[in-house]
Amino acid sequence: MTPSSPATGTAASPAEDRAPVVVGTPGSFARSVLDERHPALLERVRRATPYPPELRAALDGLLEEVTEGVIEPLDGTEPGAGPWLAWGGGHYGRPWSEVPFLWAESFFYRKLLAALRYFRPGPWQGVDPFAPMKAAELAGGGVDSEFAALDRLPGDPPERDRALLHAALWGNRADLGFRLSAGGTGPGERATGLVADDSARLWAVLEASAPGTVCLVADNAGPELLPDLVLADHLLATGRAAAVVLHLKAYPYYVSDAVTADVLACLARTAAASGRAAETGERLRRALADGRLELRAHPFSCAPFGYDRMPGDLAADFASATLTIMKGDLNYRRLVGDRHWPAETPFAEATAYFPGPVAALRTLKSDVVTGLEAPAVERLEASEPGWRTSGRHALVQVSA
Ligand SMILES: O=P(O)(O)OC[C@H]1O[C@](O)(CO)[C@@H](O)[C@@H]1O
Repeated sequence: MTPSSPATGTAASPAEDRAPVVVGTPGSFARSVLDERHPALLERVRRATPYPPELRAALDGLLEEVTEGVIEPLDGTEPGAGPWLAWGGGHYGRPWSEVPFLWAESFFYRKLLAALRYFRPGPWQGVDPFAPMKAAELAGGGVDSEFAALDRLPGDPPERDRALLHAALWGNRADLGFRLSAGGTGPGERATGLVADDSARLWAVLEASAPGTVCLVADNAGPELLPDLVLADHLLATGRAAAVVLHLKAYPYYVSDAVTADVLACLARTAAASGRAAETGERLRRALADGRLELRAHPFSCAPFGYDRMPGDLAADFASATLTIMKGDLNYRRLVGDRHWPAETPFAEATAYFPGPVAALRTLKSDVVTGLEAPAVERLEASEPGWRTSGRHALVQVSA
């Protein structure tokens, strides 16, 4: 993969003064992810699968590196190490907390896969270390409730649109990374109301032209991917889209991010269900088989940069879509840039580079946010110090 510019994450940018790049400053949310979630994740991965001694030793080495060491490049013999050497430029040899947070997180996941020989020919090649956790989520009762809710969908079309959009939006709270925070209980009680709501605009963009292709950039597997797939089916069934391209991750990433196997697991789950869930699953299988639902896993999906550095072929994909829907917090960070934007910065300004109409459906789980009204920001700051990262709040934003 070659990003459109030789990105190191350290290049000066015009946004830098107004919106510094997020790094793991002491006391910050980013720092808590690096210091607490990453070590907790290593422990969870180690417990989930009986890896042999050499893989467990590699996990120990990574734990030591992230807790006490500095960033070490990938071994030169690691498949795909080349691009990371170029992208890592000034970061190797520095503490994990001192480099851009997005870069550090992405590289952590890449190093975890290297430790577990995910890319090396042999018995562990292609074994998703997060698969046991994803499977447990998909088997859980939460999914049965989602399926049951499908049988109670409102008949009124606008109400139905809203219900399915909100299911996909709030599905973003189903993120295994959250369970790794202190306490491990997941996001707090969901707030009523959205901090920004361009839903009407989203439907208007889809209805303004003849049915075309909608790009849906997925986030988490299981309980988030299911309502995303249901939304994709709804767009196809209502003629809002002639085709849906579902963008997935190229390899396991950020714990629960969806890869192709996770789509197939969701379809298998619907096949074992009844009622609307089973019918929807059947339509999705047909759509996959006849090409109206297409899967893509571009290598840039796991790159440590924002979409402003996406390569030309991916930009062309998004440019040809009637709308690109970005799901989740990480995609939001990559869309607007992982920066401390003033929260009132217009969403359209932060996404001005994007090659086509774009929407974000996201629950707030990191410091980055744009496009809010000043009184709303004041209210949230005064009443709820952790509002940016608690996962209680959500937004729908559109730039077209
Ligand atoms: O699954 P999502 O919604 O992309 O959220 C993942 C989130 O996890 C974190 O990386 C922290 O682990 C957030 O900063 C990030 O954006």
